[in-house]
Amino acid sequence: MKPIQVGLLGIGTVGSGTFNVLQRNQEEIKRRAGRGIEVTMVAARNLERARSIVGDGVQVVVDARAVIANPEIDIVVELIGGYGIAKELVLEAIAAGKHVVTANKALLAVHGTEIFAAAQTKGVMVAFEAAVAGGIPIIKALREGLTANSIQWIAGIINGTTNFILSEMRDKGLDFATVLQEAQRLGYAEADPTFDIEGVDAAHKVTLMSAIAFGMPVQFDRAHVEGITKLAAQDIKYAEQLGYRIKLLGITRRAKDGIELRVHPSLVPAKRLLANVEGAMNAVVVHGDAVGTTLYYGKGAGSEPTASSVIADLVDITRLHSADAAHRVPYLAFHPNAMSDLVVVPMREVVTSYYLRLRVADEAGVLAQVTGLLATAGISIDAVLQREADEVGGEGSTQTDLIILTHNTREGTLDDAMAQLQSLPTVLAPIVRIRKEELA
Ligand SMILES: NC(=O)C1=CN([C@@H]2O[C@H](COP(=O)(O)OP(=O)(O)OC[C@H]3O[C@@H](n4cnc5c(N)ncnc54)[C@H](O)[C@@H]3O)[C@@H](O)[C@H]2O)C=CC1
Ligand SMILES: N[C@@H](CC=O)C(=O)O
Ligand code: NA
Repeated sequence: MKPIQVGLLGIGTVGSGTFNVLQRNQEEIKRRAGRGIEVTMVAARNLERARSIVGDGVQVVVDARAVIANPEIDIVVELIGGYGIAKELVLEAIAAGKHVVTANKALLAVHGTEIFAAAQTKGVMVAFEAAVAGGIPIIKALREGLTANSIQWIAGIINGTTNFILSEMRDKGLDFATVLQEAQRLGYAEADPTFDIEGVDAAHKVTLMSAIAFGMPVQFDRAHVEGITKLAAQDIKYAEQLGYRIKLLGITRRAKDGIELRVHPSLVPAKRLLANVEGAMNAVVVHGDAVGTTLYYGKGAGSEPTASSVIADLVDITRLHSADAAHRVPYLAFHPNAMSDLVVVPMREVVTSYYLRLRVADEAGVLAQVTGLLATAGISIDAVLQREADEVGGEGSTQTDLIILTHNTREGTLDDAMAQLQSLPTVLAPIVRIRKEELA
C-alpha cells in the first residue's frame, strides 16, 4: 500500500524531532502502522534551515497553504504554535478534508470547541497527544486506558520549564532568570516564556485533560491561573524544612457542584512521588473510581519526546483509516505479517551490573586476590566495601564480608569469574550475587 503522506507546517524544535524520528524508525513504524508514513512536504519560514533538516527528497515551501492544497497530503501536522496563523491553517486543513495532528495546546484549549466541531462536520481526526505532557501518553491513557472509570481527580506537573526552574533554583541555588534562559536554550520554553512562568501553558494542558476526563467542553477562560513568578526563595526553603516541596501543579477535580480547574504553586509532601519529579520531567496522577490512583511520568518537553507523541497520533490515524478493519489495531502492536523472529537473549549474554557479597577469611591479600581475579576477567569494579570482621562474626572473628559493585559486564563472564572466586580457599561461603539496574 502507498505510504500515507504527511505535510509538516513548521519545522522548529518539535517539527525537526518529528521528521528525524520518523526517518530513523521508519521501518518499525511501518510494521506497527501497517503502512509507511512519509513526510513529503514541509512548510517553513526559513527554507535553507528546513532543507538542512529534511534533505532533497522532501518538498519545502514557504506557503503553508500549498501543503493544505496538495491533494496527495493525507495528514497535516501543525507545529507552528500560537492562536494566529496556526488556527487559520488548522481550520483550512480540516475544511480541505485533511486529518490534523497538532502539539498546540494553546490553540486547542482556547479554540478547541470550534476546531473539534469543524472536524466532526468533515469527519476528520484532530489528534493532540503531544499537546499535554509532551512525550507522556496521557491523552491515550485518559481516553482509552481509563475509559471504564469515573475520573475523580487529576493533578500533575505539566510544565517542564517551570519544574526545571524550581529544581535548578533549589538544587544549584541559581537565579530565576539564568535558569529560564537555560530552559529556552534547551527548547523547553514556549515562544513567549511568560506562558510557562505565569502558569498559562499548564492551564492550557489541564483544561484539555479536564475535557477528556469529565466530558465537558474546553473552558480555558474558567481556569484559575497562577505561575511561579511570585514565589520567594525563602518559602521554598521553609517548605523544605517542614517536609514539603513546592511544585507548580495543574489540578482538575470532580467537586460537589462542578469541576475544579486550577494551576498554582502547591506544597506537596516530600515523600510523594510528585515531589521528586525534577527538571523538565512531567508527571500526572490520575485517580479513577475503579482503578484508584495511577501515575504517568516522563519527558514533558523537548524535540524528540514531543515528536514521540506526534508520531503516535500519525500511527493512530493511519491505523484507523486502514482498509483492512481486522488489522486496524494489531493484537501485538505490530501487524501480523510484519512480526520478526527475534530471539530471546540467553542469560549468559545479558549485560548488566552486579552486587556481590563474599564471606572471606579476614587475612592480608584477600581483597587484592579477589579484585585481581575480577580485573583479569575484564570485570570493572564500581565500588568495594569491606566490613570489619568483628561486625560480621563478633569479636575475634576470622571472617569478614567483602561487598563489590561491578560496572556493566556480560553475565557469562561474571558467572565464570564467580566460579573461580568460589573455589578460592579464602572464600568461605556461597557468593551472593544480585543484579543491579540503574534504570536511568
Ligand atoms: N518545544 C516543546 O518542548 C513542545 C512544544 N509544543 C508545542 O509545539 C508547537 C511547536 O513548538 P516548537 O517546535 O517548540 O516551536 P519552534 O518555535 O521551535 O518552531 C515553530 C516553527 O514554526 C515556524 N513557523 C512560524 N510561522 C510559520 C508559518 N506561517 N509557516 C511555516 N512555518 C512557520 C517557525 O519559523 C519555527 O521554525 C507549539 O504549539 C508548542 O506549544 C508542545 C509540547 C512540547
Ligand atoms: N513549554 C512547555 C513545552 C511543552 O509543552 C513546557 O515547558 O512544558
Ligand atoms: Na502527551
